[in-house]
Amino acid sequence: MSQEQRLPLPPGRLGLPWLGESLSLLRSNHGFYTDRLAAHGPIFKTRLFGNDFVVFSGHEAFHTFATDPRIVRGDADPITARQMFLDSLALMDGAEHQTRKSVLVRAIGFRSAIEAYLPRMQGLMSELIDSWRTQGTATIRPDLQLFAARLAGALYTGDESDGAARELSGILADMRAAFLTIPADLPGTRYRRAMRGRNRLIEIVDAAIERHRGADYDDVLARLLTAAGDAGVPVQTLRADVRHLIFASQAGLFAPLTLATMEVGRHPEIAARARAEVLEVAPEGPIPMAVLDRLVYLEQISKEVRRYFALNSATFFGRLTAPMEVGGYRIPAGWGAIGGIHINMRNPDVFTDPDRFDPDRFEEKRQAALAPGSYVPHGDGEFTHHRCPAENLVTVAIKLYLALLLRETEWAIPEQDLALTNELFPLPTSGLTVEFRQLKRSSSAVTTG
Ligand code: HEM
Repeated sequence: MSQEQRLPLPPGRLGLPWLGESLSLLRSNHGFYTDRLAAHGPIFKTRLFGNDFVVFSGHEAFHTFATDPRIVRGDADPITARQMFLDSLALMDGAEHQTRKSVLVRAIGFRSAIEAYLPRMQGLMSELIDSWRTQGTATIRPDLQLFAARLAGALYTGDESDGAARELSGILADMRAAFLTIPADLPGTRYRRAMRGRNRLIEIVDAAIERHRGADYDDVLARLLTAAGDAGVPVQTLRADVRHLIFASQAGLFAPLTLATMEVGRHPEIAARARAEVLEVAPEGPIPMAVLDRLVYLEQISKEVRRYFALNSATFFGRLTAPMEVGGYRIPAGWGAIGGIHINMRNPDVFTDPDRFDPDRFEEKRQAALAPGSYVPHGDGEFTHHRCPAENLVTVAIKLYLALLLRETEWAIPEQDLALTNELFPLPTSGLTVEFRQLKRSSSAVTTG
């Protein structure tokens, strides 16, 4: 018997045949991982939707999950991900994945591309912040949700109308809900609604591609079409990745923006320091990339928001093509593998006092000292692999939003239910009601109510 065969399987429960622990995961998308971390440690086994899986957390194990070529993505995800992300590159491997990924990275990862989208992003953010300032008190989650759908209209579909934004926002909410329900496509179920939403998204993206053909847009879709042409990716294939981008681009923005508003509003000392930076570096006018680069403390806040809050509980799922040894355990070939994102970033061995919101952990020297696999809100490894292509875009969007908010307003978070919901991306139960007032330039504090 080889050394590897003598090692034990990871701790954990497989549960019932086929079903395993799937219902616990549907009941609490994040609680599933935190409960098992507490019971079994950072590497544990489980059974979900007919497959045995091992969850990888702890920076070394997470890095292995993200980079080891024995772990592939094809045929690994449960039915919900395969249906909601139909034909997306996230569910593929090898040359096809790499070519398609290079197209996405050109359109949303390149600095020059992000720079091109900044003016529209700033315009829509400013409109929203102005409306909050005028209202005085606003419940901001629904507003940010609609804003992010409108931005998706501006950057992908070419239709920024209120009707289009509302429709897209509804469709994407239905699709997100699919991940927390039994995937049975039956009349009257949430899953049926999600499937209808997915089908409507297919129509919307196909219509947007038609609208863009031969027209003069400078948006993400135009860049995707050019990059796909250059890389030899058929438009027929690109459609699936455009749908993935639209899905991710809405929740991937409104969730961190809601949480950033809440957390900065609850920490007057962080708000004061951030505002001083903004008033020095970007007191008024457009905020281009070169100015955003200088908003160093805002960048730290944007990173801490993504570490501290549970955005993604896990990566897309993988599958072992050969046996592996991880953290002193053996995992047989054919088993599934999952990167446990959020539990990985509350690891006290890596992040001291992990339950404290502290942007200074991303001060340059401290961040440089983090081992690979430690800070992984967007996955790990190279962008050419499965790491999220929008990491820089998200950083830029959070910084731009906070800069505009801090230089225009002061805000307070009144008493309300801030417990986080059980959603794919958990947010405050109240929807986050905020009291805004015009910033008086001589004052520098955000107050908490
Ligand atoms: C806070 C915001 C976001 C977070 C935390 C996040 C996180 C992630 C994570 C964890 C993955 C999976 C990595 C893996 O399976 O190994 C991923 C993949 C992906 N994300 Fe994001 N994301 C965010 C926003 C966005 C946005 C705004 C977009 C698009 C505009 C986007 C597009 C994608 C795509 C296309 C993939 C699949 C990449 C591949 O498989 O090669 N994400 N993201």
